[in-house]
Amino acid sequence: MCQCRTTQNYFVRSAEKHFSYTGDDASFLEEHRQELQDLGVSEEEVLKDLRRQRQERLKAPEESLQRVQRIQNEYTPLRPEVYKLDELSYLQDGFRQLVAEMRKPGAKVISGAKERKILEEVRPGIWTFPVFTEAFCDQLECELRNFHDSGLPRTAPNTMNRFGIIMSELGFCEHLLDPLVFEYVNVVATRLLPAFCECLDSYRAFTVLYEAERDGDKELAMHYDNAEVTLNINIGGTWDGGNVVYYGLATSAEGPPMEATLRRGWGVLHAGLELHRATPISQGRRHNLILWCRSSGVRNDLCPMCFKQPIVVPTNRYYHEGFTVPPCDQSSSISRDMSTDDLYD
Ligand SMILES: O=C(O)CCC(=O)C(=O)O
Ligand SMILES: [Fe+2]
Repeated sequence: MCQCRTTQNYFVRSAEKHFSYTGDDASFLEEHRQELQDLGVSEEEVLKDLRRQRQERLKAPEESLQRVQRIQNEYTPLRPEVYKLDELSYLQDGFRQLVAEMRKPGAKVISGAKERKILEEVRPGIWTFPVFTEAFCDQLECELRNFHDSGLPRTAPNTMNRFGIIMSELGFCEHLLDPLVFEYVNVVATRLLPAFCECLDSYRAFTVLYEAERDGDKELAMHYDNAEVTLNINIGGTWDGGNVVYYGLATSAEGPPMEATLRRGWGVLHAGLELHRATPISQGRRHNLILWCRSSGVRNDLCPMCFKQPIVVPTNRYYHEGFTVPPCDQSSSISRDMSTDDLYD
């Protein structure tokens, strides 16, 4: 991972804002005292939150490994078949056609797909298309609910969503998501967003779940993703409000904002650099699968989170961020799993 993961992009809920934090309280306060006062939030509360989050990030790779081991030993899948991609019954015809077409050269492929309504360009750089069948969404939701009800440990998929599941920890990668990303999404992403990705060679997959009732996540603050390209697929729910709004690239945000509403099984593909947020859900639930797709050819030169040459710190396969250059600083290795073979990340 890039060292910036332990120093930047901390989301502090009480301030509704992201901060950088190196573990040095004094210099943090020096920089932000006035801002915190203006926001009307307590310095001590914010620091407490930052210290906790920093510790969590430092321990995260090791804890992920421990969860994986427990899940492997103790969890019995309800729908074992959902862990293996069955192209004909899990992927919509439109998606398989789109990918088949996009393997062919020629500019007409994109306009042809638009005409056949299997591809929509919502705004330049934001595309939607069908991905999963209803049958697959049903099975996946059923399996994820079963895992949730098992009470086995899980963790928040990112700094802002408390609910949802990290797909690699359950074993969804090898036979389901690896082929989906490397054989299908890769074809579409390199064709539709060539300025942002080369070959997709790794990804982080997780679900997000918003629920108006109960203690669910309600919204998601503005951010960009740790990804070259993101595919966000709705896998279930009916809801009001709570859609994702896109604001343009973090490097050159230019309006107007654009809201995307997805049908079940449909995905929206956008650059990771696209600023976006989920507005508050007012009714029902929304359940999405997010694929943060990575392209080492791009990120090895520029970490998408700190916009600098990455300072690569070795970690384990559940926390790598898709870099393939050698570690910059061996001494800062974070909970490295010596038994895995991915030395670089
Ligand atoms: O709410 C959504 O569908 C978007 C989630 C998202 O942007 C993220 O997890 O990075
Ligand atoms: Fe996002």
